[in-house]
Amino acid sequence: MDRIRIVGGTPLKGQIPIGGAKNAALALMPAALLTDQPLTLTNLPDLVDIRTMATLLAQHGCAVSPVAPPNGHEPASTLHAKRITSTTAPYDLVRRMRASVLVLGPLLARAGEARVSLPGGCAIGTRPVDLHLEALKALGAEIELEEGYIKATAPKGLTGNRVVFPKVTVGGTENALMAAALAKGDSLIANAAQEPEVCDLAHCLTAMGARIEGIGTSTLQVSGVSALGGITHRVVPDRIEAGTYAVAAAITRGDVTLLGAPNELLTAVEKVLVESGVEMTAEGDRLRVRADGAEIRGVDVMTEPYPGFPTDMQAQMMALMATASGSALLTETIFENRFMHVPELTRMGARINVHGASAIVRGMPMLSGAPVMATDLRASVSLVLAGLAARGETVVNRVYHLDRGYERLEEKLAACGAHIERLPGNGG
Ligand SMILES: CC(=O)N[C@H]1[C@@H](OP(=O)(O)OP(=O)(O)OC[C@H]2O[C@@H](n3ccc(=O)[nH]c3=O)[C@H](O)[C@@H]2O)O[C@H](CO)[C@@H](O)[C@@H]1O
Ligand SMILES: C=C(OP(=O)(O)O)C(=O)O
Repeated sequence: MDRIRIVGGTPLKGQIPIGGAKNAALALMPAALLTDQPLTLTNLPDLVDIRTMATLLAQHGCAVSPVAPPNGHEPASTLHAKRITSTTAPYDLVRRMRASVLVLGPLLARAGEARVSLPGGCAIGTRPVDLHLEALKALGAEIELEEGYIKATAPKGLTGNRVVFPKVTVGGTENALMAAALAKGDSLIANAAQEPEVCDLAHCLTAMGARIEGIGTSTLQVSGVSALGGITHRVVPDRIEAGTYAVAAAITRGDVTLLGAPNELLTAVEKVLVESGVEMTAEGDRLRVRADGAEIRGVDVMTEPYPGFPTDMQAQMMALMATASGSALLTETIFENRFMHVPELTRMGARINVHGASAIVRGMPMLSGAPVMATDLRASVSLVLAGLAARGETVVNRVYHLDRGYERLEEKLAACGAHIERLPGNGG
């Protein structure tokens, strides 16, 4: 297994291009199952998760062209599900990536049935899919759990209805939206997730012919249509990748310009960074992040559904706060077990105490490099960030987590002066 070796202490300076959002792409790709026409997605990131989704869609009969830049433009892929040849999403693929459960709504809507493995828990929490299932039941699906699989049928098709989520769920909203788009009649999705990735899916579905109102609010109104068509859609930029590199600039006290990162996607993260002493200047889709000469102060952070501070940035912000002057209280409200990076950051000298859902971080002037073990995607990148700021050498093991969500990470950081390299093999 590959490892990443970093020798820290160099302030990053330069430009970093931001790719398409993994979490938007993972919802947009299954939308291809809703139509017999081709769906072309541009600005598609080339990531392990995207390849896993492509493999899953191929299993359902959807032809997926390899991600390649058409005529020298942005990387793109065309997904064409002329016919659904299988409605089973097998355990082996679903266990690799929880977003696989997003084929459930589209398969049910298009083919009237789906058999999708239950995803199970993961490093950051139990992550049930009960709310996805309740939403689809409200739309008329009959659902049973059988031998670890969700067996869903809608022999007479789905019917529009009121879907009220008791808790905000990104994936649940996406599944409900895709199912409602082809259901008979009107649906109202209340307490819907408002994440930019959900909005991106809603915009794409609308361009495909779906009738959706309230995009960007917590109430989505969907008037079902009988068929959707093919289009070309550009995946929204990855606000988590952008936020991660903004923290990279801040933690190394550097000066980095993010390219293709509209700052309206970063509002909550930007607010915390600015409050901590980072200078952020937006010019079109360029965002300059300056912390050279800055004193970074501790800022309290609580994760919340969008537009609140994203849970997918909590680990990165914790690494930054570990180098701040003063203390910060970080509270995680979305996932029950998303502090797996704490013991590893502690190995690098960070002073962090966890009390239930909150972590008190007492900043210190300098972290020290150490061998560390990554446990999930954002925990892994928080260790890379800490390594960039630390004195001496850090080796991050289990790099495969990073490859799920960061395209050319070492290349992008090295271009700004970071001493970072991938060591192939035996990281354990
Ligand atoms: C591929 C993708 O887009 N992943 C993102 C998506 O994950 P995902 O869509 O899995 O996250 P959800 O918004 O659904 O989860 C939010 C909370 O609701 C709970 N829940 C969810 C569904 C359900 O049926 N029952 C239930 O109890 C979850 O366990 C969690 O505690 O949103 C999360 C929250 O912003 C992000 O961290 C993930 O990066
Ligand atoms: C938790 C994440 O992804 P997933 O929902 O695919 O596990 C993430 O992107 O940080």
